Amino acid sequence: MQAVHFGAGNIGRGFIGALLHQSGYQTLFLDVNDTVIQELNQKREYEVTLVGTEQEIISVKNVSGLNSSSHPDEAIEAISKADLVTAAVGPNVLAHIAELIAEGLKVRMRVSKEPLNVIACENMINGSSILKKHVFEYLNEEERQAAEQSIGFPNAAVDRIVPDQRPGNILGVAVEPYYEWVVEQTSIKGERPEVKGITYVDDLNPYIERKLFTVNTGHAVPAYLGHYKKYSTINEAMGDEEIKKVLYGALSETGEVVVRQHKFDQSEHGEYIRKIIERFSNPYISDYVTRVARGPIRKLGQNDRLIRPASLYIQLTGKEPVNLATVIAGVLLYDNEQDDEARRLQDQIAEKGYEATLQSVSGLAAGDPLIAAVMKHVNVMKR
Ligand SMILES: NC(=O)c1ccc[n+]([C@@H]2O[C@H](COP(=O)([O-])OP(=O)(O)OC[C@H]3O[C@@H](n4cnc5c(N)ncnc54)[C@H](O)[C@@H]3O)[C@@H](O)[C@H]2O)c1
Ligand SMILES: O=P(O)(O)OC[C@@H](O)[C@@H](O)[C@H](O)[C@H](O)CO
Repeated sequence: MQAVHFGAGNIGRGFIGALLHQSGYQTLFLDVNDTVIQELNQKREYEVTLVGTEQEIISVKNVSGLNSSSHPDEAIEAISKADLVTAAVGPNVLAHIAELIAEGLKVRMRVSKEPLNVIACENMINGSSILKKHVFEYLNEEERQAAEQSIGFPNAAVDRIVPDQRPGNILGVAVEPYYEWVVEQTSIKGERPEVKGITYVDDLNPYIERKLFTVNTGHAVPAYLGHYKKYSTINEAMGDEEIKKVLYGALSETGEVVVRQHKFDQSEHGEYIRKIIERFSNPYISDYVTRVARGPIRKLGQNDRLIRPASLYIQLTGKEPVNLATVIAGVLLYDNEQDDEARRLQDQIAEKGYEATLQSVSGLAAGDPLIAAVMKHVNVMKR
């Protein structure tokens, strides 16, 4: 079985690639990073090290790479013949891989009606559906109708902390042992892909919201407040009692939303939170706050990990999400020259101020109570 995976980065190699290999797939990684591609083609294998109290090494074999930017024709051919297509490139990159996928599907659909599933494994709600929308922009009406019959874009939630790797180690990845990959089976075309570790569900929404609004909202707390307090790793920030207090508070606010919206059992959700906090404190993982804080404009998006649960919290409880508002203030104060979105955010703030910037990046209406709640913390924190 042949899988084509877009993005030979942290999660691509450290999670998706490893499970595909363990499930018997040969994986072709499509990426734009020549160094990684060359190394993949030279070595044809790499190691994933699970780091916890005990270490385990997984050898990931039957892998190769292709620079999809400089070799689009080969990428299209590979997509046209694939048994499964996956992607972990970042939410903002999905639009840029859509044309290649569309061209691959056109070639495929000309010769066969064999079903294919395309799974976006990104930290976002409806990632595969959004990718489908971008792909369909490159298809004509007839091709769209054919794709509706045979090409599935099941949404997915993926969870494993994969930090940036040490310089010099091009392919090897150190990851936490924990993982979760949940895929929406109702959108699958043909047989469900046999991938070890995938949990199939009918409705993904509860799972992606629980993951994004617990793991990723929680992670944002030591990231942004950690950077604000000049810590460099998540681990260091987790040792700060003030940060921990906001973390517990934020997860209690999102917990109220997730449990009420999706009817999760309260005590099971408490256990889910406890486990996540333990994962953030894994002393064997060194994860920089700048990785977890990357892309602050995306993270202030209307449907992302902070604004959506904070808005729902206000709607559902009528209370102010004090802790989420603190973290959102931390995002607005996130100043990192190395991060393109952080620079753009700070430029916007310099031009039009915190309040107008928050409103424009989050899509919140003027006068939304969340804006006032956040501004209280911005005013205290910026002093
Ligand atoms: N790292 C984690 O802990 C983790 C966990 C769960 C989900 N995710 C999600 O997975 C996605 C990827 O995250 P990551 O941490 O692996 O990032 P990463 O930066 O390590 O990997 C992204 C890869 O995509 C490649 N890429 C960029 N543009 C491309 C293009 N046009 N075509 C093909 N490849 C391209 C990059 O070169 C890079 O190798 C994100 O949506 C992230 O939120 C990450
Ligand atoms: O990948 P991002 O930028 O959406 O979020 C940063 C981290 O919170 C994220 O990568 C987590 O490590 C991951 O989602 C854990 O499953």
